[in-house]
Amino acid sequence: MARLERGWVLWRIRRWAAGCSPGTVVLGAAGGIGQPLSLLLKTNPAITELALFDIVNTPGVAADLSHIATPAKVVGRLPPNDGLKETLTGAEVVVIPAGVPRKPGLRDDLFKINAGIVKDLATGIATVAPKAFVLVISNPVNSTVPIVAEVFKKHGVYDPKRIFGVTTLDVVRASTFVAEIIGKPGSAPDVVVPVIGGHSGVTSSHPLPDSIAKDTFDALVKRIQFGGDEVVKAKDGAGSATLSMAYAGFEFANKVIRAIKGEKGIVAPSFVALKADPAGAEALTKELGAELEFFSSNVELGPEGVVKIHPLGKITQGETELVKAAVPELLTNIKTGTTYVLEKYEEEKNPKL
Ligand SMILES: NC(=O)C1=CN([C@@H]2O[C@H](COP(=O)(O)OP(=O)(O)OC[C@H]3O[C@@H](n4cnc5c(N)ncnc54)[C@H](O)[C@@H]3O)[C@@H](O)[C@H]2O)C=CC1
Ligand SMILES: O=C([O-])CC(=O)C(=O)O
Repeated sequence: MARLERGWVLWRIRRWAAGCSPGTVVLGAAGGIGQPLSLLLKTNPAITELALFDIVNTPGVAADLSHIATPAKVVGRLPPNDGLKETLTGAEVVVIPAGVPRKPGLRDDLFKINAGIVKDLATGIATVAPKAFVLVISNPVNSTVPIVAEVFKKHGVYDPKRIFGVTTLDVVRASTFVAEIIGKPGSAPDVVVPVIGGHSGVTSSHPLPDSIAKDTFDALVKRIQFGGDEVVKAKDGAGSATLSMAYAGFEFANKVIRAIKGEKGIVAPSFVALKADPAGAEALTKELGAELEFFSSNVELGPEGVVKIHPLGKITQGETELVKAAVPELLTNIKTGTTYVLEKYEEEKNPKL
């Protein structure tokens, strides 16, 4: 083990022995998702350090949360005076809900603004906390995760096991809607419906119970794939899903934290680099019949990140078609993210281009 790596592992062991939890950071903490997500993280007694960063309002959000009598010490920082650097120092789990939400229309519209925000934040993480687990919520997830990966590659600190696209809201929705259909509303946490593919429209496909009739199945698939539209429409120009996303982000972050602390057998769908588990990737690639750099499948989590990427396994004909439909769009989304960063780096090298 290299010296730096050994030092980092020892530092982590010492911190946990002293009762500290993995240092948890929210970037974009003053936003519609960021605030309720930070609140939920503050209620988790396993979290002892919670650092919040945004371009506005984080001192207020942190002061507010700090009055809640749970162990987490909360700090809120803004960009001046190296606020991002200070926030990220010692970070082990970084959740990113920073960025612009969708107005009625297409999710990909967000790309230009959010790509720049995510690239800058990823640069901060790669520089200050290169070993952190990065949980990307900012949309479009299928492109922002490749952006983070490219930035980490550029800084020579890329570890595909530690970068996650948060697709948990699809899982939360799928479980809720299926529980309703099978006549068990309220039992959603027990109804496990993994989401595979990616996050958005046809890129997310969902293995569903065989017992669901074809027409119900089709309507259900559409509702899960385009669940975000339902909320955007109802909010009528006031943004997209925030509260359910905060719940979903909290659920996924907790799984990551439990895995970091050594709990075994934690599995959750997430949009990850297939390089994180070459053996799993080989099986998945065969099933997909296409080479994708990133894909959302069930992922087993461990103290160093991705342990195993699960194959799709036995899926029905209908589900196979959904996966097939997801692949071309995923390829495009991934390329969009990667190309964005590579072009930006080219521009930085040759400012006249
Ligand atoms: N992955 C998923 O399933 C979902 C993703 N989203 C995405 O999450 C993102 C955030 O959504 P909302 O919270 O509703 O938006 P919001 O506008 O309410 O909050 C975003 C926050 O990011 C902050 N921000 C902007 N630039 C920043 C920077 N450079 N550094 C730090 N903070 C910065 C803003 O000041 C704001 O407080 C959007 O991109 C949205 O599309 C939303 C729902 C589901
Ligand atoms: O639809 C959006 O823009 C927000 C989102 O990703 C979702 O709700 O799934």
